[in-house]
Amino acid sequence: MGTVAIFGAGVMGETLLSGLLRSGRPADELVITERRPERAAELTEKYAVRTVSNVEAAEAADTLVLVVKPQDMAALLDEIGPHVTGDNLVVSLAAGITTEFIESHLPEGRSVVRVMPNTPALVDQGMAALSPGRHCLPDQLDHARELLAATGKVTEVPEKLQDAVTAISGSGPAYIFYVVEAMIEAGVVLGMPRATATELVTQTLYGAATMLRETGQHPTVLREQVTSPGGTTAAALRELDDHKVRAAFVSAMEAAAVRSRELSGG
Ligand SMILES: NC(=O)C1=CN([C@@H]2O[C@H](COP(=O)(O)OP(=O)(O)OC[C@H]3O[C@@H](n4cnc5c(N)ncnc54)[C@H](O)[C@@H]3O)[C@@H](O)[C@H]2O)C=CC1
Ligand SMILES: O=C(O)[C@@H]1CCC=N1
Repeated sequence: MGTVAIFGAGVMGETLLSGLLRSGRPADELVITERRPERAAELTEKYAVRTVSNVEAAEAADTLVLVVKPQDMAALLDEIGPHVTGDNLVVSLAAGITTEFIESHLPEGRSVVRVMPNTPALVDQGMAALSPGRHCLPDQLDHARELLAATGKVTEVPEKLQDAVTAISGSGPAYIFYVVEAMIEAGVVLGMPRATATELVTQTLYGAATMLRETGQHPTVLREQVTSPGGTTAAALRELDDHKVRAAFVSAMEAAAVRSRELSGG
């Protein structure tokens, strides 16, 4: 895989960096770039990786992983473009940014892969979906898959589905944390100490997610198993339906996908 350069070491950049190190990649095969000097110093201290300029990183790396915000992508590509060679692979983790956009800011014929990861990669339970650009060869796509597999599951999707992926698994952890916050607050309203409510909700979420993955049962079946006739769950679910929670999720995720599409205009 050669040297991997991570451009932009914020939340997602650090997540990938730490995952690659945990998976056994030597620190001397990694370099990072970071616009904020204090952040660069923090990560150099924590992970013993080299921080270099964007141009130095582009020249040193075989694989260039772009993890800046979508709004910062054009400027970064214009800076590093002249230094990206035909042997390099460019992997972008930015929401909304198309492979076509990236290719148009690089010399003709460069290999690009678009990826949508998520933050559970921090605990090696990430979900990443990748889509190859026009010039990406099969072994380069395998290479990107291997890179992301260091932090969780990887799948391939047609690029036209990447805005939907962003709305589902990219932003998804935030929806789950939001529901968890709400359930903890409700527990406190019911008189439960906050720490106990947090433990109950967290383990319930973990257990439910494990059931989904390990039983392979449809979520409707699993929900019905919990819902005794005339019981507590039916009373609760009726309230959720009355408050249109299901419809709210559809609208929310449509808004995320629309925003993802808008970001490519950046
Ligand atoms: N946070 C998340 O859950 C996810 C984020 N992403 C994508 O990852 C990308 C980064 O997101 P976050 O890490 O959340 O943002 P962030 O703001 O935490 O990190 C971006 C970093 O890039 C640095 N930066 C900006 N321009 C730079 C440049 N020209 N050279 C070097 N460093 C530069 C910033 O100083 C910052 O530290 C975004 O494109 C986002 O769409 C994708 C999936 C999930
Ligand atoms: O909120 C965002 O724009 C990024 C992309 C997916 C998750 N976080």
